[in-house]
Order: sequence, then structure tokens, then C-alpha cells
Amino acid sequence: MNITECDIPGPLIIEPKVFGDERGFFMESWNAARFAEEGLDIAFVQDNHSLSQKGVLRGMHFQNPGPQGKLVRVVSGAVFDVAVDLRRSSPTFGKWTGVELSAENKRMFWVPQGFAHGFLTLEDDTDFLYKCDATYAPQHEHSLAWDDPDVGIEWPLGGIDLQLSAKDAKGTLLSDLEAFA
Ligand SMILES: Cc1cn([C@H]2C[C@H](O)[C@@H](COP(=O)(O)OP(=O)(O)O[C@H]3O[C@@H](C)C(=O)[C@@H](O)[C@H]3O)O2)c(=O)[nH]c1=O
Repeated sequence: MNITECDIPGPLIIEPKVFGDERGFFMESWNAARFAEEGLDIAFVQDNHSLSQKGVLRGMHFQNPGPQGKLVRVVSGAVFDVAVDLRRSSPTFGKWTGVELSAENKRMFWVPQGFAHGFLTLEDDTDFLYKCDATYAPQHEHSLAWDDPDVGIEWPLGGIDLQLSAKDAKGTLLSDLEAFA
């Protein structure tokens, strides 16, 4: 397993060891003891799976209170995945970092508590899987506007017919939202 830090302290890109053979491949997508050795000692309590067509943008979501850390990956298709630092005390408050996750590159992305998370689907029939370290609490759920100019996420929108949920189409600007301490 190879772990790479991002330009914002917190999020991590995780490349699992992939064992390929004539049958296909095998990889450990989660191993509590092995990840704990790498500093990721996480008690996951919920697993989620979504399917999206090309051009779907889900985000930028967070819960406050009740923040969720998320270990995300793609098992078919591809996404551009983004985390935004919402910790007011952080020197990188309001900054974003992004990574392409695909069935092909098998990368995982760790989005810690205190970040908004979202992704843009780059291929049809993209299956997105993630583990969460806190349960879903819809009453505490918020959407940071995916296109907030103060955050300035550089989404790879070329050739994309963008599709958003009604909730995500009216996300809150960073300047108006209740961030973390
Ligand atoms: C997130 C979630 C949704 N739901 C339900 C609520 C709703 O009826 C339906 C679809 O919900 P949403 O539109 O919020 O789904 P979606 O836009 O895919 O929400 C997800 O987006 C990504 C970016 C994240 O980071 C996730 O944490 C989550 O917020 O599923 C659950 O029952 N449990 C859950 O944990």
C-alpha cells in the first residue's frame, strides 16, 4: 500500500497493493490493522454505494455536527473527487484538493472529518463505494456550493453535460455556511 499526502494536510491518496494474475486481480480494500499501522485507525460504521452516469456531480457534502470521515473509491468508471477544508482553525481553510479515482487506477481517497466532499463522474455507469466513520444524519447535512468562486474548484468540465440534484444546485457559499471550529 502506498500513501501520498495532498497539498492540504489531512486528505490522503491510498494506492492498494494489487495482486494480478490470469484470473484477474485481488486487493485488500480495507484492513483495520494494516491501515492503523499507517496512522489510519478508523472505526467505520457505514458503507455506501452510488451509481452515476457521466456528468453527475454530487457535492460538496458535509455534516455538522456529526462530521463523517470517508474512505472513497471507484469500482467501475471514473470520477474527479474533491475535498474542501472547512476547519476554520486550519491554515488551509477553504482550500480544495482533487484526485482522479477510477476502476483502472484503483486509488482510494481518505477525506477526513472537517472536509466537504464531492465528485464529478467522468464515465457512464460509475459505481462509487465508500466507508464512513459516522452515520448519516440528514438533519445535519449541508451542501457547500460546488461552484463557489471563493473556493474555485477546477472541475474537469470539458465535454460534460452537468447533472446536479436539486439540493446540490442550491448549495451554500463558503462565506455563509457554518464551518467547523
Ligand atoms: C447519504 C445518504 C443518503 N440516503 C438517502 C437520502 C436520499 O433519499 C437518497 C439520496 O441522497 P443524496 O442525494 O444525499 O445522495 P448523494 O448526493 O450521493 O450524497 C452523497 O454524496 C457524496 C458526495 C458524499 O460525500 C456522501 O457522504 C453523500 O452525501 O439516499 C441515505 O439513506 N443514507 C445516506 O447515508
